[in-house]
Amino acid sequence: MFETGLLILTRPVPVLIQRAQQILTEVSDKVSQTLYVHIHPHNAAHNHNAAFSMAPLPCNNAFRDLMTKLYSSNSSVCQHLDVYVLLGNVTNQNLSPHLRYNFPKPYDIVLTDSKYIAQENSHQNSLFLETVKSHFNPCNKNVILQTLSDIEENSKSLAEETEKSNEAEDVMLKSYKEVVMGGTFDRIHAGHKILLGEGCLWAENRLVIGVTAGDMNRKKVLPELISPLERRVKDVQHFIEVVKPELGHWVTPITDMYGPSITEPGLQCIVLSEETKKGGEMINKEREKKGLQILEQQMIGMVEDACHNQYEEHKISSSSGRKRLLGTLINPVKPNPSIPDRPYVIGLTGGIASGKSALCKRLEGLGAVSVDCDKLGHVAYNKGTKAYDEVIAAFGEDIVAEDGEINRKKLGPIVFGDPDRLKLLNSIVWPAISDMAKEKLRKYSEEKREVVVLEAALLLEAGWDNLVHEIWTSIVPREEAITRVMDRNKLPREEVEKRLNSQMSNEERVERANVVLCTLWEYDYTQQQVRLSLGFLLFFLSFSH
Ligand SMILES: CC(=O)SCCNC(=O)CCNC(=O)[C@H](O)C(C)(C)COP(=O)(O)OP(=O)(O)OC[C@H]1O[C@@H](n2cnc3c(N)ncnc32)[C@H](O)[C@@H]1OP(=O)(O)O
Repeated sequence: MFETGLLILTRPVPVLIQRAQQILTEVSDKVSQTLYVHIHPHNAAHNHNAAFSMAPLPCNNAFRDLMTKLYSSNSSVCQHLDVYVLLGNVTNQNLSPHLRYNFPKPYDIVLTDSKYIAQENSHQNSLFLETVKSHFNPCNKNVILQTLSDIEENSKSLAEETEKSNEAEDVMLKSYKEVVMGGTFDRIHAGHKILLGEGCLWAENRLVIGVTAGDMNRKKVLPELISPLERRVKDVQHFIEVVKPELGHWVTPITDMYGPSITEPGLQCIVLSEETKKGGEMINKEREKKGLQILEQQMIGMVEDACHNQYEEHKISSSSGRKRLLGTLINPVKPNPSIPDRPYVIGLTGGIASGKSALCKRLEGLGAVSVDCDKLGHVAYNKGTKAYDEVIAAFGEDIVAEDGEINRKKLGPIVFGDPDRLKLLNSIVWPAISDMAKEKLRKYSEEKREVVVLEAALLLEAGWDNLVHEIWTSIVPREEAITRVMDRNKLPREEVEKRLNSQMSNEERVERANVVLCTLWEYDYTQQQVRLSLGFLLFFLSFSH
């Protein structure tokens, strides 16, 4: 197996469209990480000379179909491969004599379907390899050349037929000096690659790309798991630089749907998907108002996600990608030498009404035991304890109920909404809860329990991460939490918001968590996440005894 490969395809585009999946399946047995794909026009390859030379490939709808087919096959048959369809030579103009690819990773293997490369002919092979190396850099010192199995077998008539029909209909695509598009571009997937690839095809001089930032991402599915803006901007830049190195680009954050599309006078075209179609109309209205050239609209279709499950979208989407992170290890676990190896302690935290207790019950159902710090918090200042006297001294006799216990329903409204008073209460109660939690952990250690879940809403705020081996957090959108608490605690919205505002945000928790769970959807979907996360942990623990 090789990490990085360069695939040079020389057969007619219609044949490649039919065989894309087959080719990528074969290649994915040989290449494990990154694959650069160069489409070499068959006329140039049929010159009976094994030397490789860069030649232009017409930019038409057949090529667009091939690019789409390659990326969608990538997402269905070889998801582990990061595929880049190279576009530097796909043009209806003269090919730049300076076209050279500078890949971020050196390739270890060159694979080709060329008929003129024969396993046994070493002279032809080395000529081909040497000439390839002069156009595609860098490559591994020991790079090898291999041919693919004959994909044209049984497909000659098909090739002839498709070619004939394509020749008849396939017009050259027009191109534009400057093209614009926008998106979230969270963890670049096949759908993004098709969109960006289209942008690269339409643009002659410059591709301008707006990457959503700030509030624009708030309403998306699992916004907390969207990768950081800098990462997304870099990924887009990286993609363009790999596939079309000579194309100028400007990748910039946008905080509204317009971004540079209504300020750049040189833009001529906008690339849109079904989802952003409406935005295209609005952008043109704004450009018209400003006296700027109206943008021609180029639409791309949605790509089916062959691997989606019942909880995910049918099209390839970042939302599905983020959902697939739930229950998995999103941040590596750092060893905690301050606590014994066993029991293995999961710190389960999460905002108000994020479903921590329900998750705990599910984990118990799968064999874990738990410590509920919320409950410990309620007994921490029972009558007769040290904390009881301290709380009354701090908050006055008014908070004492008729039975002599502290009335939490009175204490709650006093502390939520007043950070100083909440801090005071926490400083009294948290040490008492922590002592009780440690006592419980000791008991579980004596009982030789394997996995304990320490459930604490404010685990991170209290600095109790030193009591646990890893941190799991449950998240639900803020609106969902508000609805749940209004319903559960019969509190008015503003009281609920005060409570939420007194806690860490989901984003802050996710940043520090090893595993993220979300209880927003169906029962079975939450159960699937819990099974995945605990299953993985138990598997890991079985090797670390
Ligand atoms: C470090 C920890 O996580 S310990 C566990 C949390 N407990 C504490 O921090 C102790 C201080 N809190 C308290 O004494 C009580 O929560 C009171 C008096 C403030 C309010 O009591 P009640 O109205 O009965 O609310 P209750 O204790 O059920 O908590 C309700 C929600 O408030 C939130 N909450 C509790 N304490 C705090 C706090 N100190 N700061 C911010 N939010 C808090 C929790 O998220 C909880 O919701 P959840 O169970 O869905 O996560």
